[in-house]
Amino acid sequence: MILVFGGNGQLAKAFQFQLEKENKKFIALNRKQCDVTDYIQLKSAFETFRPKIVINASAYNLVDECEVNYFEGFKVNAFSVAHMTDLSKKFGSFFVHFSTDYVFDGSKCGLYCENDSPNPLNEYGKSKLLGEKFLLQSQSECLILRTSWVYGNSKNNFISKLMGWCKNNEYLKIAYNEFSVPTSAYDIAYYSLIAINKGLSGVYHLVNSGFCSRFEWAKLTLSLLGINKFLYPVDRSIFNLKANRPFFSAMSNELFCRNLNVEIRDWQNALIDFLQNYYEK
Ligand SMILES: NC(=O)C1=CN([C@@H]2O[C@H](COP(=O)(O)OP(=O)(O)OC[C@H]3O[C@@H](n4cnc5c(N)ncnc54)[C@H](OP(=O)(O)O)[C@@H]3O)[C@@H](O)[C@H]2O)C=CC1
Ligand SMILES: Cc1cn([C@H]2C[C@H](O)[C@@H](COP(=O)(O)OP(=O)(O)O[C@H]3O[C@@H](C)C(=O)[C@@H](O)[C@H]3O)O2)c(=O)[nH]c1=O
Repeated sequence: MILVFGGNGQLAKAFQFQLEKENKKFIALNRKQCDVTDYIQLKSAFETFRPKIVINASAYNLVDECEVNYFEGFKVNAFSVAHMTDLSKKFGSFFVHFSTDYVFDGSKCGLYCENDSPNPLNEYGKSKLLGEKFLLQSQSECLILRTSWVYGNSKNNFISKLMGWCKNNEYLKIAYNEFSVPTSAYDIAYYSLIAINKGLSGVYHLVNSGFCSRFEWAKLTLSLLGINKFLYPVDRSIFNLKANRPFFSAMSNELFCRNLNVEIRDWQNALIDFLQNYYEK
């Protein structure tokens, strides 16, 4: 039995799609069914389902909000992870967890590898890094997959935000100087399950291949959707957002691919596939 936490999230939905496709036995619990910040509810979920594998797709992902509500961010992204780790150990479950490119400060000249030192610039990144640390310190059987700029079916990703900006503006201002790897939630789910099946453990970077700026991502998305809007490339500092974000946080998926003997398609082809086959407007 596979148990998924954070069942209403975009990654959790992609997992449910893939698990159904592979005929796997699973249960996905949303926040109402199990609040991961509540140890009693977590324990009861472990007791009820006795999962062989736990996939934690829950998170506090509002990066700007997290600067203010950092207590909530740390509760979900770090302390709940410690509790899930503890319960996974007790119940003999293999724990799969997700982390972010925002654990890095973006000052490296090149793609980030697993052995590069994290140095998060914002509270969200700090809370995610603490979650990683709790998990690694426990020396339990686990897999931590760091990913970036995730999109799936959700109202809270860059593509959905882009659609909102399109509705309300004659032209769009898009940052040309922020780089990472847009990554399809469907690709993450697909490759995570391969990794789980092959018994991969430790920390790995799981992203689509290549990298781009927010501007390039927006441009390709609108052109694939046939939306004709003028995109004005701007310096990201004009947005005055609460959270500081890394300038270049693109990660390399080389270690993940080498260990599993797989190739992961580039972000452009993943985006085409998503918009054609999965995107719910
Ligand atoms: N989105 C991104 O760009 C990136 C995401 N990641 C990581 O990937 C993972 C999945 O993220 P993603 O699917 O994108 O995020 P989403 O925001 O789409 O999903 C997160 C889910 O967690 C749920 N949740 C929040 N708090 C709790 C709680 N206390 N108890 C139970 N569930 C809770 C939310 O519930 P509700 O629907 O009720 O709000 C939501 O459904 C996370 O670990 C995230 O940090 C890593 C890099 C990039
Ligand atoms: C308001 C605005 C922002 N931007 C750019 C600059 C800004 O840094 C960026 C913010 O987009 P988002 O809010 O989608 O970005 P953000 O929420 O920071 O996205 C991050 O989420 C967390 C969960 C992660 O783990 C990261 O990998 C990353 O995906 O968009 C524009 O280009 N035009 C605009 O009009």
